[in-house]
Amino acid sequence: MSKGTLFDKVWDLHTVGTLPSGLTQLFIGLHLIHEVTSPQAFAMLRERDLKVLFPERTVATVDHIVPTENQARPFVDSLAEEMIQALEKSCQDHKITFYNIGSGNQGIVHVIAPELGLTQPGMTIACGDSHTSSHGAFGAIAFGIGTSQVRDVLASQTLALSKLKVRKIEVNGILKPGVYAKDVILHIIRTLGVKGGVGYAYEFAGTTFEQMNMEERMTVCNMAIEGGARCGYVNPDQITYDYLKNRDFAPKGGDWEKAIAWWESIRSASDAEYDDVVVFDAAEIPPTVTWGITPGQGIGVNQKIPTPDELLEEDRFIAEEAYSYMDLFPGQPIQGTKIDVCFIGSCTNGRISDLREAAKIAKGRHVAEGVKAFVVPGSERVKKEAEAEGLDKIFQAAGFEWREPGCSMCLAMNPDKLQGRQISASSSNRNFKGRQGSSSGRTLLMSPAMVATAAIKGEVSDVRDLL
Ligand SMILES: CC(C)[C@H](C(=O)O)[C@@H](O)C(=O)O
Ligand code: SF4
Repeated sequence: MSKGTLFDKVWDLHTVGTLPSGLTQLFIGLHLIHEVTSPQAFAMLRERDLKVLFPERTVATVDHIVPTENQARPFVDSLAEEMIQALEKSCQDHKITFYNIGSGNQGIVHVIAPELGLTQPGMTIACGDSHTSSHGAFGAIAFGIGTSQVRDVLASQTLALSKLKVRKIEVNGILKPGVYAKDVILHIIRTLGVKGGVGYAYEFAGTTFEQMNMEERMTVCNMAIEGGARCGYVNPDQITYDYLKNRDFAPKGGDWEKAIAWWESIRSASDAEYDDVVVFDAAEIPPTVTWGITPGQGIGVNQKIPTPDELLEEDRFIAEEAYSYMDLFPGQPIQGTKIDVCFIGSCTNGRISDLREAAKIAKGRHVAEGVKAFVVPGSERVKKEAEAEGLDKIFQAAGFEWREPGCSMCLAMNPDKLQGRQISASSSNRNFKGRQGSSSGRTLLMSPAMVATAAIKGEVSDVRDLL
């Protein structure tokens, strides 16, 4: 059993007690909600005539269903309109802060909470969304939960959970040019597998993560869940505190110094014990692209799609399914694969630093003939900041569309969808069959700079050629 890790400390500090089932009742400091997984939870509260116990600990926004072009109300899609109205009403009824469209603070839930300074070290955070692991970048223990657990948190501010094991994933050294945080996490998942993290919290440690800025750390923690881990985190440090200072909900005045002292105390001890330790060398991580139908089916951009005999026995079955669905063949180079749609956005890579990296590639160049390329900022704040820097102009001059914030084509619960067999280069986190809106659409995951490169070249290409 792990001992002395941030996970152990935060877990113990938030433990209310042990339930008869043997599960831990864990206090949840911050509950984030969005329009998809909350309506049923609120309905369950109403059925039992329960209140929201701590409305001030719940914060809402709308992201999945939001159209990124025409946001006029009522929405063209009546189901989307119904969902946003349900959330508006529930928040009003229960006095929950709701960052609605046009508030200046709306966006993908995992983008806005850190921006607002809601996400802080040492917190327990829950949200009815699998990518809640993103908040671990701040040294929080953040869980994605299901609708019935959303109900539990609304009603009791606690969750019934069993404790996780802790795996330290150490990456050391400096990333090569053209290699980004996205490549690091795709490389980790490719190596440890999409189920490798089941039963674990992932602690991301080592000099590579220590040098990353907060947005890069969020990209890594965001995809911990795609590696099977229930949550992922980085120990808080000066980079964390510098990011948080003066944000809307960050502690102020004398509370700030107190908070830092507490945040320092919950860092994993230097002699902490882990259930497992895995070590990577940053210099060995290439720009990475997925070729298949799980985020673990990744290869270096200069590599060939693996043949079954190059794979572990347990990975062969899903590889066969992937060759056939993707219409890509074992032994074929991934570079040169023609692309129809390029999507830059999502809670993985829709932040300002992601847009800056993509804009560096797009600047002075043009999207290839026949390619549809679009950029969707992760939040209203990201959009505003990008426009103040002129990134929108750079993208538009290069032939990219510039959209309103939302989840967009990450999962296409809105008008942004692939058509038919279209193949996309996407900065999002899931390449599952049909994920981007067409039941036969295909997705290649990569960093935003690699997506921009694919847009310019019209095919999967090495970002290092355009740096
Ligand atoms: C709609 C929501 C419940 C879902 C999730 O849990 O992750 C979505 O955000 C996703 O990325 O697939
Ligand atoms: S951007 Fe994608 S992964 Fe993130 S919350 Fe939205 S749908 Fe889920």
